[in-house]
Amino acid sequence: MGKVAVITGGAQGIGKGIAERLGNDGFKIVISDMNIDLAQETVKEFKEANIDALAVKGNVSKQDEQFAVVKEAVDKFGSVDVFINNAGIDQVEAVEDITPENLEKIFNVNVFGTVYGTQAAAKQMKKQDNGGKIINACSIAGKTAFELLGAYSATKFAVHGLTQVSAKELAQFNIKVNAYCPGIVGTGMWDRIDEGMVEYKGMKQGEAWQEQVDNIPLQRSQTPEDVASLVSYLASSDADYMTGQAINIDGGIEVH
Ligand SMILES: NC(=O)c1ccc[n+]([C@@H]2O[C@H](COP(=O)([O-])OP(=O)(O)OC[C@H]3O[C@@H](n4cnc5c(N)ncnc54)[C@H](O)[C@@H]3O)[C@@H](O)[C@H]2O)c1
Repeated sequence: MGKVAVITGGAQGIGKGIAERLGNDGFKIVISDMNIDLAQETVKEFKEANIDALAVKGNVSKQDEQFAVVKEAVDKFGSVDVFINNAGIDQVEAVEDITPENLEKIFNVNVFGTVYGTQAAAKQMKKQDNGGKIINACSIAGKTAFELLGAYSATKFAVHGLTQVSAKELAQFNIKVNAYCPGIVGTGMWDRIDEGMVEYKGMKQGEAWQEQVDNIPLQRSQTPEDVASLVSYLASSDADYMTGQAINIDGGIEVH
């Protein structure tokens, strides 16, 4: 049986790019997403391209749903070799304006979701002879905080910390835990961030996005495929001696 990768939030954006790349690398793909209609459309597209894939409805902020996703993956494909805690949400708000509801919502998805995904994946991987790999979506905002992205940055700093502690605790079971830190990627998330910044700063539509892109040393915005190439490496046996790392893939914006 081939190796199996679960990607949360894999219906679109970076997660979809990662799922497609790992599918082409030979993994069987399980896409878990709250948006099941879109996840099913993505799986249909993948199947047409000869990628063996399954869509499962899952809200990452619900612990039982994360365990159910892993069970469905094992029932269908026999194992979970790679689990990608990719699903995440954004919020544009000055620290002084963050509401308790928004704070709870973003921590529920970005932080609690990563904890629950790690728990579900680790439980399964500990039963497997060859362990597994857990890969978390961090961000350049998990290394240096961004103005108006206070709550978001705080969640990504948390994911950075969780990556390190999970790596230390799970190494004894041959489970490696690493993270990818993208920069400015043209997805639905950045459309929403641009919208929020336009509102806060009185900018024109697209101006906040352009301001960020103009500051990228490699002088272009990033694609999901750019991120997927790093994740492909982290998921492969070439990365068997790597754990606990949060790696920037951002065109040179962040250098630590
Ligand atoms: N876009 C960027 O520039 C950028 C940069 C750095 C890090 N990231 C991180 O990469 C990851 C993916 O970002 P993206 O830009 O592709 O986002 P996106 O908004 O384009 O896609 C996110 C996907 O996650 C799903 N999702 C949202 N909440 C969910 C939940 N509770 N349970 C299950 N699925 C859920 C959505 O339905 C969607 O399919 C996120 O963790 C994000 O923080 C993105």
